[in-house]
Amino acid sequence: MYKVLRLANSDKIILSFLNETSKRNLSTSARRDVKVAVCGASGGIGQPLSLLLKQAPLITELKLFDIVNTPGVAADLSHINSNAKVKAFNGNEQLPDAVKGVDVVIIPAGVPRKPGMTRDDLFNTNASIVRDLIQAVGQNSPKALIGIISNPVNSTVPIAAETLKKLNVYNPNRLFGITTLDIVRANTFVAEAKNLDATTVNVPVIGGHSGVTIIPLISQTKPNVSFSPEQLSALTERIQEAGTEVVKAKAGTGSATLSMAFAGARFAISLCRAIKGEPNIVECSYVQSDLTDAKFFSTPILLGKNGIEKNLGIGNLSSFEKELLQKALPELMKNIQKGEDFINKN
Ligand SMILES: NC(=O)C1=CN([C@@H]2O[C@H](COP(=O)(O)OP(=O)(O)OC[C@H]3O[C@@H](n4cnc5c(N)ncnc54)[C@H](O)[C@@H]3O)[C@@H](O)[C@H]2O)C=CC1
Ligand SMILES: O=C([O-])CC(=O)C(=O)O
Repeated sequence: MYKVLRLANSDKIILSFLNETSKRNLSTSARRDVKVAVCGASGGIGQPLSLLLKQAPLITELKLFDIVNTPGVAADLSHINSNAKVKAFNGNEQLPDAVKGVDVVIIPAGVPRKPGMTRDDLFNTNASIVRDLIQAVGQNSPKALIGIISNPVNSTVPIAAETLKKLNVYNPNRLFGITTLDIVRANTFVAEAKNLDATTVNVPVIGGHSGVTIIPLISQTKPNVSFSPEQLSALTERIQEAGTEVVKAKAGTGSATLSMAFAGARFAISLCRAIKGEPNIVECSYVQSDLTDAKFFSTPILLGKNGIEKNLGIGNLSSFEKELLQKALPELMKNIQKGEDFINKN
């Protein structure tokens, strides 16, 4: 058990959570309810994400919101004999009740990419979806921890921050862009290249969540690994373009859903474990940051009862990674400005 808990960012976390750790927590810690809302729960990500959250013993209530089809998804999930009570909220008139009184809100609402599109091409549709959902969260659950999956994450997180500022309820420690899929992919690809057990590999990934803004820190991989410059370059590019790899393979039917559900559940469950007071919960996440010139930047974050307990920073970068950072910053800052302008200039 000790070994499993120390592998802070590895996939062992989610496995141990679903099995032993949370049973222990339920029996030994105060029995505080943990209520989670999923906004966009009927979608390609929303459904498998909700399934994984339904299996998480720490979660006592799972509120499913979408503009369509939540009664069916909730009826289906509610037959699973696990801890969480499932409730459906369908259509915008039920949004306030969906997010009222929850500890955590996870947002996978909005359109996905088709081949040939960038994540930024989703801005025009998804910006207002995220703004409206966040407005409801700010008005009804201002203390909730919020995790945003909807793309372009580089811009939707600043949109959320500006929306919450307008309501005077913004707390930067409680707002997260979910970049966990980049870490999950990096762990998998490095493990494949080195013939390691993928559940024991941890590659921090910093920056943002699109193309060049995704900065895998392979030099900080645990366990320690080394690659030739050519291998490093190819591996980095594959991690940066992994979303596009799935978009192409799905050939017009969407983007990553199942791996994103896995990553989203891992992140949401980490938030819930931190809320329950479990120590040493670390996840990379895209948060407000003063570590670089970009106002939002993903780094490993120590999570606590109130969200960000400590930003663990960037650590020592190799010269290759320093170059990646220099390439990432202009694009990231442009994406952040676009999100802020959407709220403040409209
Ligand atoms: N952060 C990340 O690493 C990743 C992000 N994504 C993003 O996640 C988003 C969702 O992707 P999918 O689930 O594949 O799309 P999808 O189209 O299958 O599902 C989206 C769901 O959002 C719902 N929706 C639309 N407007 C809504 C609103 N105003 N309120 C609540 N729900 C609303 C739709 O009814 C649908 O059920 C996309 O923007 C995609 O780019 C996808 C993969 C990885
Ligand atoms: O690539 C996309 O559009 C979806 C996404 O963010 C990912 O898979 O990383």
